[in-house]
Amino acid sequence: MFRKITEDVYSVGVIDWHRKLFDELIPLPDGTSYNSYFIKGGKKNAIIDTVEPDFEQDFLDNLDQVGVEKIDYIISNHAEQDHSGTIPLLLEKFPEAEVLCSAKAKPMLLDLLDVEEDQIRIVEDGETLDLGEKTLEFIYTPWVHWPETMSTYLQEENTLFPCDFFGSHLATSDLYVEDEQEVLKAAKRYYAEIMMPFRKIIKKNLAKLEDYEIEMIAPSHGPIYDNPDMILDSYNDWVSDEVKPEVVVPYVSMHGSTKDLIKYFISSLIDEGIKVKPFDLTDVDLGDLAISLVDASTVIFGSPTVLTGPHPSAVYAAYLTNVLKPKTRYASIIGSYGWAGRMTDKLLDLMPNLKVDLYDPVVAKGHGADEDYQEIDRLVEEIKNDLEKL
Ligand SMILES: Cc1cc2nc3c(=O)[nH]c(=O)nc-3n(C[C@H](O)[C@H](O)[C@H](O)COP(=O)(O)O)c2cc1C
Repeated sequence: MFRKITEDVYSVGVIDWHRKLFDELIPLPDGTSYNSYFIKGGKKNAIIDTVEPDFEQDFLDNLDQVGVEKIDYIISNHAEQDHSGTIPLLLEKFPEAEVLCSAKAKPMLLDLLDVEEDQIRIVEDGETLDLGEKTLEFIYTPWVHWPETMSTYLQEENTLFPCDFFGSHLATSDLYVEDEQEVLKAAKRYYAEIMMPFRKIIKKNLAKLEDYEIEMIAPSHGPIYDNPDMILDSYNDWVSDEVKPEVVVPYVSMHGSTKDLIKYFISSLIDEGIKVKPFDLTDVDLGDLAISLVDASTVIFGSPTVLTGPHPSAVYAAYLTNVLKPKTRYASIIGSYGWAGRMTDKLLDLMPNLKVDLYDPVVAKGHGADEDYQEIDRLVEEIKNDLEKL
């Protein structure tokens, strides 16, 4: 199966409808796709990115259906195997092809794939490639989400092929974005899980792309943006330093004490008109938690004390929050203990990346006394005061 995008530009990738997990970690509620693009120039042909090797036969069939007889260049925007993994097979089928990639990608491709050094040529930032009536320009866009990433720009058609940048894990038969809300949710999930840790450098990449007229963005996961403003505006919003007045509450409770404290906290926030997003960590889609961290001003963890520290589910959520580096400004902890422990210190030690103002935690002995509930009132008041300043 292939789809024609414009004259001599084809989508030749595959749709992975039923994949459930990416990186053996990230839930994929909507499957994904591995997009690849074939560009037929007047003199030379190029293919931009390949597909997950499990789908290599489908990919070769797609190229056959397009009638591809010659590939001169295989452009590898990103060395990760879901895009580069089928390069060795393509080189077998088209031995005359040359792999083009960024300076940092070349050693990575040599480490990750069964390819030879002389099959790969480094292209520089800003370098152009004349295919005959079609000119490709390579734009280094590092850290989306590996150090070597670049984007390829088809000058005559103002089309950007940015690989993972702007992508979404979304299996759909729509070649172009049709349901904007559906795609934005998937793209935000993708940003949260994959791109957010590199927010500051992504901001620079977005600024660099402002020099280009972009009429279409064709990423390597999810549908093509034929109205790119939608995703560019969203990315600019997500990477901005602005936060939204929202309180994210990842919590876990074994016997209900922390849960009761959290319930009181949540209803007090609602009484104050503050938006709150609770996540029960025993049954959480960590992607949903990650999405909520993209904009939220505040995160309050809830955990009992277990073997002197936080509950392991809270440890996992805190570790993940730390590595995702959200722009959250305020944080604290609500919890419970039986006799002694260092739950709050140990949980906070897991999150050195968070540049937050910390409210005094509220940790009750057992199910909590009146004073503990008054402490929650104090916490809600502090949150309210800070959110009013935003
Ligand atoms: C497996 C297990 C280990 C615990 N370890 C500690 C501990 O090291 N220190 C402590 O003060 N309490 C410990 N507790 C007691 C709990 O922290 C206490 O019962 C707390 O109120 C539970 O909160 P929850 O109802 O929100 O789960 C432990 C409880 C369990 C079940």
